[in-house]
Amino acid sequence: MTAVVQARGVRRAFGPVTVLDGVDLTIASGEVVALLGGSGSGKSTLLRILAGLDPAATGEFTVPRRHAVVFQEHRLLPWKRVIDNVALGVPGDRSKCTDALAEVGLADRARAWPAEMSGGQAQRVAFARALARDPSVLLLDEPFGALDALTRLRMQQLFGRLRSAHGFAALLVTHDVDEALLLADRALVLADGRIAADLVVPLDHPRAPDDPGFGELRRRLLDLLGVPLASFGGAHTGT
Ligand SMILES: Nc1ncnc2c1ncn2[C@@H]1O[C@H](COP(=O)(O)OP(=O)(O)OP(=O)(O)O)[C@@H](O)[C@H]1O
Repeated sequence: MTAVVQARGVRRAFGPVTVLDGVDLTIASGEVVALLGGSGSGKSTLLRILAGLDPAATGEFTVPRRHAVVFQEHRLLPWKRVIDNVALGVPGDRSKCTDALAEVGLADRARAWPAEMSGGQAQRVAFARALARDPSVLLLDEPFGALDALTRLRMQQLFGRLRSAHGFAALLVTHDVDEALLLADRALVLADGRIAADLVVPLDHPRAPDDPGFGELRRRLLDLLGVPLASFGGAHTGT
């Protein structure tokens, strides 16, 4: 196994509050790893550290230079056309940008302005900007979290296609258990500042929530997150 991302003993405190308390993490080449955990458990903090956006963190970590980050918000520059936003990742390589836009289904919108795009289209542009860098690893912070349910499903399917076409590795921060099980090879749970669980998702691609084994994995992952499925509804006492 060739590791593309490796972290050992990553720590980060904000004032007196320790958010990450010795995180160890390895992502193999081409592997998609989902990162889940309660709100405030430090998922975004860890992703920002790996992306090199938080110089105050301590510990050891290596992430290839050829990485790209996609956030929940598209973060497109409103004064640049779509194609010029994509080109931000690879200045001077126009054909890579055109190819990346075509791959996300937006070849005909190259000259549009970000304000003319829907939320889903803008997020596609953000993915095109990442893809144009030909990344060996994508760092994704809830990239589908702000989208409506149908658009999210389409984007998840797009991600699956891009992944098989490019073979990049990814760290996918998500709150969505099904999303983790649909897209990832492993699901990590961050709790108390550490990786508290590491669940392998041994399902073939393409996946669907009604695949055999999916329900059991969902149950296990929810258990690991401290939200057992049985807590929905509960026994009706009739009183
Ligand atoms: N710049 C900062 N200054 C102070 N505290 C911070 C800062 N960034 C994050 N935190 C704190 O660190 C903790 C972890 O935040 P983080 O955003 O990493 O959690 P998360 O798991 O991504 O949460 P969510 O799922 O709600 O997005 C929170 O308690 C947050 O308030």
